Amino acid sequence: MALTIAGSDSGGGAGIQADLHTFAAHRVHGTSVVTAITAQNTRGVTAAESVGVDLVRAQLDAVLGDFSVVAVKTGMLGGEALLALVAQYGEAGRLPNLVVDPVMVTTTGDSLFSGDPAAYLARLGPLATVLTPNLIEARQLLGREITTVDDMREAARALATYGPRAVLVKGGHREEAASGPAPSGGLHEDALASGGHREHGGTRGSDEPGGARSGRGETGGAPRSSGEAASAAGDSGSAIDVLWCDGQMLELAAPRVATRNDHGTGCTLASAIAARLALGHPLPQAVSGAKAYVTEALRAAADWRLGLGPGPVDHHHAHLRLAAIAEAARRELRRCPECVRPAGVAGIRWASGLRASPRPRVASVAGTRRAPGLRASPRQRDAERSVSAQPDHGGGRSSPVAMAGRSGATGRRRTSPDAIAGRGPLRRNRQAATVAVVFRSAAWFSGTRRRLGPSGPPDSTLTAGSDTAAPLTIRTVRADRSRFTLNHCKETA
Ligand SMILES: Nc1ncnc2c1ncn2[C@@H]1O[C@H](COP(=O)(O)OP(=O)(O)O)[C@@H](O)[C@H]1O
Ligand SMILES: Cc1ncc(COP(=O)(O)O)c(N)n1
Repeated sequence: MALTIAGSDSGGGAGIQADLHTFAAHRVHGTSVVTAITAQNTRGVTAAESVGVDLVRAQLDAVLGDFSVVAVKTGMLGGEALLALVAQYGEAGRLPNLVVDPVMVTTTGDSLFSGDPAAYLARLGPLATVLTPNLIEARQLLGREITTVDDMREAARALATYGPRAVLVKGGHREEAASGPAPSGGLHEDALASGGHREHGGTRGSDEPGGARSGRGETGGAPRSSGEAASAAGDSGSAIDVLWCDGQMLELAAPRVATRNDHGTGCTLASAIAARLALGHPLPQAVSGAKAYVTEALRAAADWRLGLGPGPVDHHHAHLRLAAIAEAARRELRRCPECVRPAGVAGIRWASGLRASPRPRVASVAGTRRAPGLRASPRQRDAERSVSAQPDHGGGRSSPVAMAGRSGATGRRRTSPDAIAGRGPLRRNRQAATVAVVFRSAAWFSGTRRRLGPSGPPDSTLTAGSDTAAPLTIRTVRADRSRFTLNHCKETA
């Protein structure tokens, strides 16, 4: 359950509309407090009016008095009156996991905040779990020029002194990034030397996707030249954000997507962070995962022509991609109900010791998302489907990418009693089996399975992706020896 406190964008690309799309895409219930109504499209804002303080207060009370809100995102507040009101609720401890996007100006250059920028820092800075200014907002908040990545780091540090737990300075507006090598000491050198995700003053973080990956299933991390990085992703440079979090400086780099459709990226990023906090992700992972989500949303909408100016991003890219993968799986499996075809890549393949049954209900992965550790609701239980496994007598390969587009194993496989009883090949690999689902479209799933303690339930992680999209992880927490129940999926890049 998450709450957005933001303005309405009649064009549907930013503000409340983008936030609710983003919450929904994360399968987080979204509540909303509307602070302003803007008449807006892809070309700009033609009119805007703040909602009165009393009505905003009433909305806050209605939502907070009934729902257990776990994370909150603030966007357009319009002026100091609503800023003060929201701050009061924050000071009263009623706005948990607060993501503050200090919206002051739109991508099209229209001003959305009439007050003193410093008031943002004074009122919401100390309450924010994370503050997410773009370059223009960081400039306004600090009253100084911010051009290089070094400047961004300094800005993040300076903003952190106002009290937020973390500051994310977003580099989406750094034109240099898209147009070739940055000046010495600038963007490219920093980003690429680090493989995209670099830390200062701390240990290297997890293999989080928002940083180093190209969005094509690569794990990233290796130093690359700027040319390699750009062409590997089919993009034109890097979009670098700087995150100051718990005393550590991180750089989050993603391939810069060549698109004009970047309306609402800041709102989308902030609400994706809030959604991920609501799902229980730790803060740095919530931020880097949210950035990866935005990169994919930009990519998926790059060809859209909605309106005459910068259009919105595709908030539902992950669902649609998974649905497309699932549909491809269904098609393949319908065609070949009982065997894995040698010529077409079809079916599910256990890469180390196991093979899925000929008729896995792969489609279920698209609709079974819920937070790790949470009990399934009856409806979620209904939605959860299982994928059954059987021994792979043909052996396996470990790389799903290598397998994609290649022949599957030959022959007809039937469910073996050995597999169900945990004997045979399954037993051999009980501690860590890898599974991959391979389709003709070069979409793939892969993952590892391990047992939680000697007698605990197996815990499995599967990754789904395609040659054009970043991987997704599908986490399974309930599985017996022959069946998986997919009950959570999240993006990993
Ligand atoms: N063309 C792009 N390609 C990839 N990432 C981008 C692009 N434009 C913006 N971003 C990313 O989108 C997020 C929002 O950034 P930004 O556009 O600077 O915010 P805002 O919408 O508040 O101005 C950041 O993570 C930024 O790096
Ligand atoms: C109501 C509203 N809130 C926020 C933005 C910022 O949009 P962007 O993320 O493109 O800077 C906007 N254009 N409209």
